[in-house]
Amino acid sequence: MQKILSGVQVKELDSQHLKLSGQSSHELMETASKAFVKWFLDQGFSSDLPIQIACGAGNNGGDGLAIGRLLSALSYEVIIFKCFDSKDSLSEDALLNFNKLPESIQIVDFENLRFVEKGILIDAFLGVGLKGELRPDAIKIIQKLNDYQGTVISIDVPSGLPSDIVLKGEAVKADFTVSFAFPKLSLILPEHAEYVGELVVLKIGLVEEAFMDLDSTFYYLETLDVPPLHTVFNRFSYKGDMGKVLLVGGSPGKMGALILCAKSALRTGSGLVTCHMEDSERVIVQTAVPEAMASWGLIPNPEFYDAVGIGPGWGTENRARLFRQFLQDFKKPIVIDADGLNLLSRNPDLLPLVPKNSILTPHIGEFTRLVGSAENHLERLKMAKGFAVENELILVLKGANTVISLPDGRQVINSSGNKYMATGGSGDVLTGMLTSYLGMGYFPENAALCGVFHHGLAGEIASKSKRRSMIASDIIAAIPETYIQLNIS
Ligand SMILES: NC(=O)C1=CN([C@@H]2O[C@H](COP(=O)(O)OP(=O)(O)OC[C@H]3O[C@@H](n4cnc5c(N)ncnc54)[C@H](OP(=O)(O)O)[C@@H]3O)[C@@H](O)[C@H]2O)[C@H](O)CC1
Ligand SMILES: [K+]
Repeated sequence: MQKILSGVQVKELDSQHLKLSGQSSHELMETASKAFVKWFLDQGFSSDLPIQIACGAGNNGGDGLAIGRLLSALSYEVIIFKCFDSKDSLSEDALLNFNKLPESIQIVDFENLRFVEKGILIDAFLGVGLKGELRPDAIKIIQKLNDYQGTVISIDVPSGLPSDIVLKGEAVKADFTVSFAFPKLSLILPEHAEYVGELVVLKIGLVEEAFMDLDSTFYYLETLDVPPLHTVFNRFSYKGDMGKVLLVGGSPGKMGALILCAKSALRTGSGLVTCHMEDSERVIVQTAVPEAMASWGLIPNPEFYDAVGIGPGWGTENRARLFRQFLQDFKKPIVIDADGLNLLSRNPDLLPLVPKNSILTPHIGEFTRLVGSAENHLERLKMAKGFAVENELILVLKGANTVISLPDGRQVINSSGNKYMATGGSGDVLTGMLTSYLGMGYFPENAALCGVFHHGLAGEIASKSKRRSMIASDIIAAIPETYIQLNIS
């Protein structure tokens, strides 16, 4: 998995990479700019209007200048807005790229800027080299860039946004942020959603060893990381190998949660799924999910099951005793969601009974009740790490970028998924997937990473044709396609 470094570490990373690869810093800037242009072309942005690029004096501006030259060579009309005083203030590589600009590119001083309406503005003013508070002249530039009504694409980070902390002042509000090598930590904070827009991360060929000596506990989970985490089943596998899972949840009026969870576990690959609920509700499950078995009353012989998921739609009234009894009997890692988490918050004495390496899946509200309130998301991530380490549990903090905190202190940020997944029942689907992987015998860490990633990918696939109409059942229907896309048998 790709390490996520701080803004100041990027300089060290670059020099390590240049030393190990033999590349020059100018070549690296060219590689990054080419990666951007390839992405830009793949998006099919219209080429009728000039592409406007606001360039600063540092290497972020250098990227903008190189991108301008590359787009111009592809017959785009390009206008550069100079967000610097003179050529003397340019960084070495920015200057090199400035001198390589063809004459066909218009260069406009920022004071004389007039936007081309409804077009594209590329923001290459400030990147990870921003230090301290913005100077007044930079604030003015950012305010002006934010007046633009067309599509804004920020290079590496929206200008003005610090890489690793929560923003206090002004920053560019982008529609897309195209970050290089890894997402800078601040790009995944919910506080910055309106600045970052859609986040894209592009590989720029940095050698892996360059990351080795740089400390970070944050990692980025990407498509290529996922297939090796999966267990391969052979032709002698039978439904028992695929896992016997028990899903405990549902209550009158909330049976949908348990049903979605069961369907999701089955689609993820579970061999045998049993739903445990109140006696009065069993007909609903038996009718809605004929592939699942039903049980009611006391939780039957829990040792029979390979994995248990507990909580979706369960309710909290009169559940604590049953939960305690279950936790005393069942010693394998489990998945706890929704009302299972609420029960833990209300009965803190249950927490030590939760088997080590169990997977807890709170959204921010459930997290606040369970772990405590935080001033901002960075503080919340710190608390999540402390909770996971102290209790030896895996904490999956759900959100636009779900963060998986592991008992060894690593925190993994998921890259899959999109805004359309914020729909009722999406979390129940995730619980079904996680429990299913535990039931198939995956190590809890791998179950958490695979479950979270496939869930996000299924959401991406389903939303292609559904957009805001997507419902949780569409996510379940897209699970098979995730295996096809990742080539998992
Ligand atoms: N490995 C990679 O990911 C690569 C990334 N690249 C790009 O390079 C930038 C980082 O470039 P760097 O030159 O280090 O810094 P920036 O361009 O982001 O910023 C420097 C300019 O910002 C001015 N600055 C700094 N602080 C302030 C402030 N508080 N207010 C206003 N202006 C500020 C600074 O001015 P000075 O007068 O202080 O020097 C500079 O003008 C990264 O983000 C990527 O886009 C490489 O292209 C390839 C490798
Ligand atoms: K920028």
